[in-house]
Order: sequence, then C-alpha cells, then structure tokens
Amino acid sequence: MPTRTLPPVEPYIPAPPPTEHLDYADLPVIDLSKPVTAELAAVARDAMRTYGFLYAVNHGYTPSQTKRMFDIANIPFEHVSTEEKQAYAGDIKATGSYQGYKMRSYWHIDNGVHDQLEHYNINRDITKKQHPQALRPFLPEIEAFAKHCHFNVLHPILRLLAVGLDMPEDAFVDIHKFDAKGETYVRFMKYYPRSEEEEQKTNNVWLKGHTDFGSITILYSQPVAALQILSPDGTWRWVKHVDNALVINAADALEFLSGGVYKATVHRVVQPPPSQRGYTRLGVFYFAMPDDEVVLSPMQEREGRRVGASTMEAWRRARTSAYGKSELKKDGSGVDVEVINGVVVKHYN
Ligand SMILES: O=C(O)CCC(=O)C(=O)O
Ligand SMILES: [Fe+2]
Repeated sequence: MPTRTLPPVEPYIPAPPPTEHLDYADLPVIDLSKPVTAELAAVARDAMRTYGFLYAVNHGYTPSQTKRMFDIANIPFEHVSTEEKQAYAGDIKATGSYQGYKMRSYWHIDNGVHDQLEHYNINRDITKKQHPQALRPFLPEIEAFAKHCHFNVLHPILRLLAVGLDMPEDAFVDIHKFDAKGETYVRFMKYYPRSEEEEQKTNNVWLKGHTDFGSITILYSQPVAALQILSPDGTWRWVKHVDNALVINAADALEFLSGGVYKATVHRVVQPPPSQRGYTRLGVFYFAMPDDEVVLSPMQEREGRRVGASTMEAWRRARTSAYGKSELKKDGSGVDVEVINGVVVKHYN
C-alpha cells in the first residue's frame, strides 16, 4: 500500500504537568485491549455505579497519533480568523444543537461573568456541515478519529456496561449506530486564562458543575488540571492526567436507560493550580448519545433514581438550548436548578 503523506500541522505545546499535590479522584482503569468478560464488566459497572467515571487505556491510538489529534484540534482556534469563526458559529440556543463554533462569552457563568472558552463541534458525519478553510485538509483524519472513538472505544465500553447489567452484549451498541440519525460528535475545546476579577466573581469556576446529556463522554486526557468531579462523599476531586488515557463518564441518557444504576456524575472545570496558570487548555472529546428516536426510559425493570421519558432528540435539544442562560433559580443550598422536560437539572458552582 502506498504511504500517504499527512498534511503538515503546527504542533500544539501543552502546559507542563502541575507541580502541586492535588486531591485526585481514585478512578478505576479499564484495559480496552482485553476481551469482554464478566470480570471486566463488573469493574466497569462498579465504576459507573459509584463514580460515574473511569479511565480507559490501550484504546489503540499510539501517543503520537493522539498528539497529532491535539495538534489538529488547535487549528480551529489558532488558524481561523474571528470573522471566519463567526461564519461557522452554531446557533446553539435557538437550534438546541452543537455544530460548529461555540464562540467565547456565549454562556453566563455567574454574577455577570461569561465563559472564556471556545468549542468547535463536528458531527461524526463530517459532511453534514462545511468547515473552515484551515481545517479542510484534516477532515479525513477527523473522520477516522470519529470512527476510532465510536468503534474502538464507545462500543467496547457499551458492551461492558450492558454485560454488567446482565443485558445482551449489544443492547446499548444497537442504539448507538454510527449511521443512524443522531448527534454524537467530536468536540475540540480551548479554554483561555481569565482575569482576576472574573476568577473572583465566579469563585474560580470556569464551567459550572453539570452532568452531560448523552450516554458516554470520552475525554482524551491532557495535562492541565482543572476538571473536578463531585465524589460520592460530596467533595470535589481533581481528575489526574494519565498519558494517552481516556477519561470516560456516564451521562444522563445512560442513567435513564439503566434505570439509575449508572450515574451521570456531576463535574466542573475550575481555575488550574498556580503552576499551570496562564496557559491555555486544549481538549479533545467524543460526546456520544443514543440515536435520536431512542426513548430514554429504563431498558430493564428497575427502581430508577431519575427517569426521563423523552426521546434522545427531545432531551438533547432541551438541554442544549437551556445551558448557560442567566435566569436560573437557586435551591436551598445555593445550587442553580431548572426543570427540563419534567426532570430537575442542577448547575453547581
Ligand atoms: O474540559 C473538560 O475537562 C470538561 C468539559 C466538560 O465537562 C464539557 O464540555 O461537558
Ligand atoms: Fe461535561
């Protein structure tokens, strides 16, 4: 086979790891090169039942393949003009759909302070939308990346989580088809340092505590400490960077479908520790969700903690439109609450 020369890309240089000692969450590790066995399924099940988070290793990309994806992920932020970004911005709140740029300042965080982060979101069907000029040479690699996430990570994890509930191995896989109508997508995300005033007014919160609305979120581990999860004991703990590992979390749709067994765990993004301040923070994600027409009710008879009954399409549109608006009500403990499609959704500081 002839070897293809890949288009050159400017390297993205990430921040060095933090020098501080941080209180890290102790998350279980799943080795994706191992076959689906009852033992491995039990580890995945217990992780998703208690923490709602786990690490996956040996997913099949070498460190240099992963690094190349981070280099590509930086392009939409650093090599596209503001005018061109605006032309490719998604109308997220009106359409309830993430496609294209989420520009900086689009969301309200707290006390009049808006976010300092940009996304570029790409449906796994990369032909659904046009993309900025600078990204076009890399679309074949982005498409291959989406397939890698879908078939080499998402499906194996979903198989373990189905077996963990004594369901047929493909019960979740069958409602996460690559070619079905749905919004499972790749996200590139860049956070920019904020002013001291913004830090103070938001209590150092960059992205409020939330659950993701899909089934599984896949995050490519990166060195800037900022992601925290709300642990079962009620304390926020940092997520530690593990080279070439994936941080995987359960989200709303999986909680609904599993009758509340798998927890859509609350997580947030805060100002990094002092040794990493002043750096940008680049993220690469795959946000997976069931196919649009799937009804989000328990697939087995179980006592659900939280049960939704809308379709995935209705749920994702409602959650996406609602995010980052300013007029939220606080509950007794100061947490912002809103009711979406009959389900209470909270946003934590
Ligand atoms: O940047 C991160 O580490 C997490 C971002 C996140 O939680 C989200 O985009 O839903
Ligand atoms: Fe999230």
